[in-house]
Amino acid sequence: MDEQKVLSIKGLLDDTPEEYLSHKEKYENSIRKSVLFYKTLHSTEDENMSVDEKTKLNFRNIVTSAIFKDNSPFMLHNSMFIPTIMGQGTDEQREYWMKRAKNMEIIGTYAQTELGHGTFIRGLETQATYDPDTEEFVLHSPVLSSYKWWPGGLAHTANYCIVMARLYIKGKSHGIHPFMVQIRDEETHMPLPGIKLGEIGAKLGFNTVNNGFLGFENHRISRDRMLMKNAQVLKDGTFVAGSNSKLTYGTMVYVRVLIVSNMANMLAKAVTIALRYSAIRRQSQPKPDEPEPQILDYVTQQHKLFIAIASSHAFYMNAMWLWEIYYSVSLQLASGKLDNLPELHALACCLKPLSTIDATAMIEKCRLACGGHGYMLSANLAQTYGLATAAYTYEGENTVLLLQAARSLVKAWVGHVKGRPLKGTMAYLAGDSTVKAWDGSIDGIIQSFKVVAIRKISSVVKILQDYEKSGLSPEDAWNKASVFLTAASEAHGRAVLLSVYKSEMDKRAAVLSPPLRKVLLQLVDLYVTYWALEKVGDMLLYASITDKDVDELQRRYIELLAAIRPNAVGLVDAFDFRDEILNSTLGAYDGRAYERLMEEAMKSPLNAEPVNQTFHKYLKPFMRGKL
Ligand SMILES: CCCCCCCCCCCCCCCCC/C=C/C(=O)SCCNC(=O)CCNC(=O)[C@H](O)C(C)(C)COP(=O)(O)OP(=O)(O)OC[C@H]1O[C@@H](n2cnc3c(N)ncnc32)[C@H](O)[C@@H]1OP(=O)(O)O
Ligand SMILES: Cc1cc2nc3c(=O)[nH]c(=O)nc-3n(C[C@H](O)[C@H](O)[C@H](O)COP(=O)(O)OP(=O)(O)OC[C@H]3O[C@@H](n4cnc5c(N)ncnc54)[C@H](O)[C@@H]3O)c2cc1C
Repeated sequence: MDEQKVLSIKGLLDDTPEEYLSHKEKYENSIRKSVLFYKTLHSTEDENMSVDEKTKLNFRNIVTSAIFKDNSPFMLHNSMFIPTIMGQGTDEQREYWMKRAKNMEIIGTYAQTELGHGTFIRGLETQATYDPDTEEFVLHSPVLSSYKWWPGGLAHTANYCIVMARLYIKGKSHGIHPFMVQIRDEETHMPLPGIKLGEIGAKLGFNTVNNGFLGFENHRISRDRMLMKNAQVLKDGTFVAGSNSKLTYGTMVYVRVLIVSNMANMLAKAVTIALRYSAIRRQSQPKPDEPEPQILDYVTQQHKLFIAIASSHAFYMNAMWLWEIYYSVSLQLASGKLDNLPELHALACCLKPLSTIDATAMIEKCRLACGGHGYMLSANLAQTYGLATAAYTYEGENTVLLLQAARSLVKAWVGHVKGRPLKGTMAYLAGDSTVKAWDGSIDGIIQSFKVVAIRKISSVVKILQDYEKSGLSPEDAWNKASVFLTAASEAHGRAVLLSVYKSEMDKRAAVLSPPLRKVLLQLVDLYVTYWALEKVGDMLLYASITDKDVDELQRRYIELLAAIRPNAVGLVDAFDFRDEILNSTLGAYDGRAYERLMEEAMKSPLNAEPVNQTFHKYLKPFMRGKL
């Protein structure tokens, strides 16, 4: 997907900054741009594409979609509607619906969350009751809390959606399943009979994604609208269960993996803006006889920003690694082999939370590092934060996902203690759980993070077992220990992030030029050293680090900042974001931040006239005591 082509689309870029549009105008402008974007770049993810091509297309989709400053009302069409048809439809259903969806003959979304339930999927209340007499499903929202609430594009954009609903046959519930539902007339776009649609209102971000609500009043759809790859309902109402009820959760796993690469992209954007601005901004005079220095020369500024570069690299390497696992497990699932699904689920439940937690915090730190101008919407740092922080919640709230990962870690550890072999990314749990002497090398520190994870997992299992021995139910024991269960998952996730970043970089290092290899490995070193210092408590507790070692680590960290400084601007330029995609007064390649800040300020409607009409209407009478 060629960004040059995207950016050459006439009218794609905004004349009036979105900040000065009304809520309604923002949406309408985003539809206008999305149509332009798709007409020019009608990119489809071909099923025959290689893993690499699919991943690049996903990644570039994310990058390119960034030009909307917010996200597009088409976002769910691409990121969930199409993947659900691919993953949950029969061959016949895929054949029919994929053609229509890829050609943008229809626009879809993914409606799972309800006003009353988001996390607890098994608590969803939207009903799909099978009527064998008419071979139809009757969709119904029995109470207000069962209204679908949040789906992107649902309010005024999509005319179809995947509805995740509870299947009832002859009064018996058969769990949550996906249904393809037309919600608007294809000609008039009016909501179909028995369907209530609307927008949920203004939000912290995502204000052009058109998140909506959807309620059903006994709306009928034909039997062939249930996506039946993983479970079927026969004409007579016989239910045929799938090999694993969690296969219907497959789209969420896909998006969680997509989010890790999206965080790499979001963070890269934010640090490009903040670092370029830090290179042109001069402030204060530490040395009386010298000019004001670039703020990038303050080591505290380097501390705020360089970790964001390294983290974006780390998330990208982990995302590409995870995509490989996702695609290989998807191929295995297609042939009925399910045994690697739990590991993929657990990995996604670790890496999606950690990448969103770190990216959100570091994007905010990039904004804070830019002083007052970072607070301007024209800097596009606040909006980037708004988009990133949403990912903490959507696609599985982070706490909930870390607890899901903890389920797998506890099961793996208990099995290991009983002599069952560990495999894949949890194999290290069988390793040495002590560090006899601190090893400050990159590999030594990564090994220490693995020991921290082993010790946290084993100790929280002991807490669980002690609670259960004391008579607590497993559920109450689990809840009581949940803070340390999430801590154990985070430690596992940290160990994975670090070791995959290092190993993936090592794989690539062999083909890099020596100067480039040196700089990129400095970032790996910075990332590992930063996290060892951030988690120094764990290192003291479990990795035999001494105060002398900590002192050495601190000095190494400072030297790494100094070593990276000469290449810092080059490292963000290497993310290769065009100005139109950065969409930022502070981050433009030419460094003309002040001129751009002024240019954007003059676009404020308030600057169209020197005296606002409220002076004569209110202020003057008020100041003359006449109000
Ligand atoms: C014009 C330009 C446009 C271009 C756009 C380009 C694209 C841009 C891309 C941008 C990046 C992507 C953005 C996408 C935006 C998405 C917007 C948001 C969408 C949503 O939020 S959709 C709704 C998401 N909702 C959730 O994720 C809900 C979270 N809850 C759950 O997943 C489950 O409830 C649960 C997992 C927490 C619990 O489930 P349940 O109660 O059923 O299960 P148990 O906890 O009892 O566990 C039982 C066993 O099942 C296993 N399990 C659970 N889940 C899974 C799974 N998914 N896969 C496999 N196995 C699973 C557990 O591990 C348990 O196993 P065990 O062996 O018994 O332990
Ligand atoms: C910007 C955005 C876009 C979205 N887009 C879509 C979409 O397109 N389609 C769609 O279907 N949904 C969408 N969602 C909804 C999203 O999936 C849900 O918000 C998310 O799953 C969390 O559910 P909830 O909001 O109901 O919070 P709840 O599930 O009510 O959780 C609230 C809080 O309770 C705590 N909590 C809940 N359960 C547990 C637990 N088991 N253990 C410990 N603590 C717990 C957590 O602190 C959690 O933050 C979107 C959400 C956002 C913010």
